[in-house]
Amino acid sequence: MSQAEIRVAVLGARGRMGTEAVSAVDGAEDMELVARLGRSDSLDLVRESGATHIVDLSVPDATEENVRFAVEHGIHAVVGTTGWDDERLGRLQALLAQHPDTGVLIAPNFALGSVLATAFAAKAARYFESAEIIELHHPDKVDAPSGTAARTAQLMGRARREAGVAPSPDATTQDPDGARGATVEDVHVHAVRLRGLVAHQEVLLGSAGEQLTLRHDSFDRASFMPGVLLGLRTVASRPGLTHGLDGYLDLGL
Ligand SMILES: NC(=O)C1=CN([C@@H]2O[C@H](COP(=O)(O)OP(=O)(O)OC[C@H]3O[C@@H](n4cnc5c(N)ncnc54)[C@H](OP(=O)(O)O)[C@@H]3O)[C@@H](O)[C@H]2O)C=CC1
Ligand SMILES: O=C(O)C1=N[C@H](C(=O)O)C[C@H](O)C1
Repeated sequence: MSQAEIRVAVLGARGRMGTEAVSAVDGAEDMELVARLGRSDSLDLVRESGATHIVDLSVPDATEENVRFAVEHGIHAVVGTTGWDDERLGRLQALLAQHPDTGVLIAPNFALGSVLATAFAAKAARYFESAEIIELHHPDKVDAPSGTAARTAQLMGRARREAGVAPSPDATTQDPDGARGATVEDVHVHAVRLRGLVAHQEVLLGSAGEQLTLRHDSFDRASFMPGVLLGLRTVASRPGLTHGLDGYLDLGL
């Protein structure tokens, strides 16, 4: 049997997303699943398995070290794990400059609908006086706000700033318990954690007399798998850092 060109090690393989990714890679005819790593496994297993790609679906505290290891060994990385702030992204870009043939995709969300909703929100943000985000997730999620909400707010805030739009009006002077949520780039982000949910987000845009709501729902982690596979099939042909699966799509926005 000939060796597949895309030989994949899944990091976080026993987690909620990792389990799905293992099945998806296993079922893809053009890929070979060569390693499954958990918390207590040495990263040397990745190298020893002959992996050409990793999928990182671990935890925010581990993901930077995992990706660094991959890049240093010329292994392409598709990363769904959250926690990639500007500081980490900067360090990754500096590392990639020393490994110009290696590709990394940092994807805050692999679901196509979510990627589209974020792009629409960024496009619409400048046209409304007020903009807020509500993200809703399962209660076992370790971080808040979600990576998707943080990225959406960042892109919306950036678009508003570049268009010279004033911050959303807000007369609140007393909020001792943080009821107005987190603020990312001047966009308020509210996080709901509720048993029964998977991953959901609403972007609310308001002006006098009207509201635009952009809502996306992942009801099942199957929704993320086409994006994971697209990432694996594309990342080697896109050396350097790509932030967001939209970088591999032709959204024409
Ligand atoms: N981009 C996207 O579309 C999506 C991203 N996510 C993100 O993916 C991440 C994982 O989510 P989820 O699957 O729900 O989380 P889980 O807690 O279910 O899974 C995380 C897994 O990571 C493992 N782990 C911990 N440390 C390491 C390490 N150092 N190396 C390898 N594996 C490690 C844990 O291992 P062990 O089993 O050994 O304890 C656990 O199985 C989160 O950051 C989440 O926000 C989630 C959904 C979609
Ligand atoms: O932890 C999750 O479940 C999810 N994490 C990602 C995030 O923080 O945005 C993607 C999706 O929302 C599911």
